[in-house]
Amino acid sequence: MASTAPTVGATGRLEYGDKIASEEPTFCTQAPGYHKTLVSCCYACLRILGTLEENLQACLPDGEAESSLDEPLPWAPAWATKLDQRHAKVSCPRGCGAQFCSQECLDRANRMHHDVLCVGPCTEDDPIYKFKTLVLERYILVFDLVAQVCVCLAKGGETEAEMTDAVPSFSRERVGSFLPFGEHARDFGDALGTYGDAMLAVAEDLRSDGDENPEDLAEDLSLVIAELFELLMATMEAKALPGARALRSWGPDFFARLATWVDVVSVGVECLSPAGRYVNGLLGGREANEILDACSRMPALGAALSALASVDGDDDDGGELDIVKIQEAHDEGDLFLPNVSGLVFSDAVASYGHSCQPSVAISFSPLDARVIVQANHAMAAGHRRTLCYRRGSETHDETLEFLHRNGMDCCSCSTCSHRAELREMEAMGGATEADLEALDRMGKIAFEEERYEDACDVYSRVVELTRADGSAWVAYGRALVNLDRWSRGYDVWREGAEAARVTGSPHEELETLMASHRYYRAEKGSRKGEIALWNGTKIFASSGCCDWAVEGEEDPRLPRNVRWGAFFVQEPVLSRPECAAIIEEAEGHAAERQGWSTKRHYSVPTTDIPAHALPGCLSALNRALERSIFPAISSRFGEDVSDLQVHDAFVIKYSMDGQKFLPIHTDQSHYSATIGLNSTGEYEGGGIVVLEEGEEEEEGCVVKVNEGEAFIFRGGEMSHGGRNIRSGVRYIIALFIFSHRDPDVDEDDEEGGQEEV
Ligand SMILES: O=C(O)CCC(=O)C(=O)O
Ligand SMILES: [Fe+2]
Repeated sequence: MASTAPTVGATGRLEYGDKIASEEPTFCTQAPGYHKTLVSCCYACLRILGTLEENLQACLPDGEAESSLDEPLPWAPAWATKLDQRHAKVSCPRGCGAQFCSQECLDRANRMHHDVLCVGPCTEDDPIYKFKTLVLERYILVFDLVAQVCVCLAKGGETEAEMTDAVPSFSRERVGSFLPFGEHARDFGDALGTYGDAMLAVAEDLRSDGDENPEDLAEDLSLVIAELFELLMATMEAKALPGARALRSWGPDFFARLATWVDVVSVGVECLSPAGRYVNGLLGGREANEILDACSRMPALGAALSALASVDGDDDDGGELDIVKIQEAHDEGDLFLPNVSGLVFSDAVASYGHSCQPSVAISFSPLDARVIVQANHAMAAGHRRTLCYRRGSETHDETLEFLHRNGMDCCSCSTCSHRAELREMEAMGGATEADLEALDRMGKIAFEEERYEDACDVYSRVVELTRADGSAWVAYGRALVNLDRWSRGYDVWREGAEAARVTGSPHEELETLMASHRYYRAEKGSRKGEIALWNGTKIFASSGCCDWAVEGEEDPRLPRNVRWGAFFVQEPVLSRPECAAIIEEAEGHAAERQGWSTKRHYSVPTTDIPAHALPGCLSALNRALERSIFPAISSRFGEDVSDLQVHDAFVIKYSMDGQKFLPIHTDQSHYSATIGLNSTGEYEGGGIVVLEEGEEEEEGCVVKVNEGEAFIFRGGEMSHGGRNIRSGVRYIIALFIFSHRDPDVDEDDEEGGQEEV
């Protein structure tokens, strides 16, 4: 694994998510927007221009420009201040319409490409005008970037070396090994579907002979590329760019390969615009009456909301502002929120190689106009930066095929070496006991790198070879659980525990797993439970499905946008004396041993004690599970009580001299619960913070769970964490619950299956 070795002299260690670098985009292009969704971004760095208010104002229909949004919007989120450090808008003086966030950006773009590619002074007959029209009208966006790269290369000088000075990630040899774009588009028909279709449409226009017979796709695409090449060359030759002659001699084939290279190494940008993000938060998180109130103080806000709700202009009744209706449309996903869409090319990022286990993840934030490079797994600082060139969900073998066809070597990542090693074993007639050590090593690496399919594969072979290897059974089950195959994982543990018992030496960890699962498993068969909702309604949960979920979604203690996956069981699930006894038991247990454990959860360590080590806690918890927690989950999420099983349960202590917070994460569970054990008055700060998709930690909603109360949420799906406490001590029980229901039943089917009782 030479390619993944840390560089010599590197110090320190990077953890998953650590920011390694932030790069300025070298080239970028924004997809053309539709009327109300146009977001003004800097032409050179894709930074969003204008304040939040201006962004929202732009959503108003033309005639309503008089309703102005020049006052600060209510509930403006923290990120909006980044927009307020207003970057002066500078327009291209040639009148092409491009806007820049600063004079420097305008100068840089001109220096690199814009003075050649600008359509400001052009007529419709100019080649560059035709080029831009083809590319932008037909949405073959990548060629807008390709043109920038080509002009920058051609300005660089006559020779390849001079060009590489201008765009350091460029190498004629490397680029030449990529497939021509036509074949690339054909290979990845789905991923590049829009390119494929758009280019076919262009090809049809270009085919002057009126031949309507569908040609070979790649041939059609080459026709388009040849046309684009000619138009761009004519532009560069007219400006006598020094490198134009070389590019001309490399021909349309090289141009087509360059397009593939640019497509593979550029970063796609697709996110809500500031106005979209604001409206999303507003409609999702606020009650209709609050919003209506704000709109009455600020009519332009209401006008903007109405405008977005009827983006196709089909709502012209001019009636009253109906926030509830707009919110419903939003909840249904029928609101078209303005977004920023485009492509960014960072020269630094373009020089990273491929790995199926990439060391970095790349994202682009149009608020900061930076390409962010983050560690994709824990590693030594100075580790070689690699990206995964795979797009979509093709298999590892398809990725290898893609690499091969594009002249890249099979990467030396561990998936590749893992598969190669297994193939070798197969070729020798299958794994034998002599391979156990190698298999164990491979399994450990697979786990470390979260390649659970590979881990499953390895450990299933190991337990076949040595049925008494308890740790292999544990690992096998864990790999399955990590793949969300809970039932199968549990069965594997049970099988392993039995296999170890047969040898006369039960395996400790498997026994513990069996014990905890036995304790927290609902009995098969019908089960009744009475539980109370926030509004005091009592319901009887016996069938697993009933109609109170709708009421449950109206819990005023939670913002609207988290109610889909979270709720409170309002009646306490544990009594005060039970809570106090559990704290005492946990502290007693800690005092007898070496204090609280911090090692039970690897990625998000909590200071905790497992519930099954505390007999009093365990029986109180089991009562609560049976009486209210399982029935509540069953009713709220349509689960069958007898499918529910606790996978882990532990008492957590947050204190000023111990653990103060828990970083944002998702749990290994279908459902998680936080049960408060002490009063929220006994600490400042604290609480569980729940995030909506795309929200930053500070934007999340903090939920305080009081003594005896249970807050239940879709822990495997909703990002959450433990908020910093500022004083006192906070005790909770955290519960991880999974459902044995068939994992192949998708959510839609379940919803469809729910009937009102
Ligand atoms: O502090 C809390 O309520 C959250 C605990 C949690 O998320 C966990 O233990 O996984
Ligand atoms: Fe959690």
